[in-house]
Amino acid sequence: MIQPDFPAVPQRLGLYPVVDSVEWIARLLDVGVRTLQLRIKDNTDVEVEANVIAAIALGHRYRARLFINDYWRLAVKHRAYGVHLGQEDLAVTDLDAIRDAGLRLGVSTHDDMEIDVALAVKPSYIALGHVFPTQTKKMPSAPQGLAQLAGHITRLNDYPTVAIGGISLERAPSVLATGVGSIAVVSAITQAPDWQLATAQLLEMAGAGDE
Ligand SMILES: Cc1ncc(COP(=O)(O)OP(=O)(O)O)c(N)n1
Ligand SMILES: Cc1ncsc1CCOP(=O)(O)O
Ligand SMILES: [Mg+2]
Repeated sequence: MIQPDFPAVPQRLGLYPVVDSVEWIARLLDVGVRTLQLRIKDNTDVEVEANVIAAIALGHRYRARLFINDYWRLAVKHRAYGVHLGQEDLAVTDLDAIRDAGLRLGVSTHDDMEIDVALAVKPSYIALGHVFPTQTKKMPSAPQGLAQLAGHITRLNDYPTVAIGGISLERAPSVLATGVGSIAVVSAITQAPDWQLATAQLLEMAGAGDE
């Protein structure tokens, strides 16, 4: 079995909100979330650096697992817990710099071929998506659905995994039933009529992650 070649994350990362502001990071840490991601799209490093610094400081203060999406140089520079990268990022990223700095790495995948590519990198976790239709991000592929997700979980055996895409409160139990270690959500929290209630319910189902 392939083992991660980046620093380990817990097998079960639990509830994993993906949010676009430091304000959301602060709110979610305050209600007990311990795995989360800052995902700010399409800015320069200079434009996002202050937000990345603030998010990382909050992550350290709460001893949380804060991943930075895309801005890996800033994540390394300011010592984030980890970085999340897409497939297209892998070829243009200094993966050794991330590993040597001791940061964890998560990699997106959408099918078996992309899982092959991810496994070659041996990241800390592998993200599998999108499971259901999503309004949050324009996806070039079709949703993979629960059966395919379950197949990937079986293939990946005890590799840490994260499911993402269209995971609502109602759908979360069936996703967790595949054995995936974590559910990453955007709109289930940020578009919820009562985000605190939604977060509490998702935490109850998925947990905050193993220590
Ligand atoms: C946990 C998690 N899984 C997948 C993604 C998507 O990442 P990526 O493919 O890099 O696409 P963008 O988020 O950058 O649009 C993610 N961010 N987090
Ligand atoms: C960033 C990302 N990558 C794959 S699906 C997705 C968005 C998930 O958002 P939501 O939980 O609102 O469907
Ligand atoms: Mg990305």
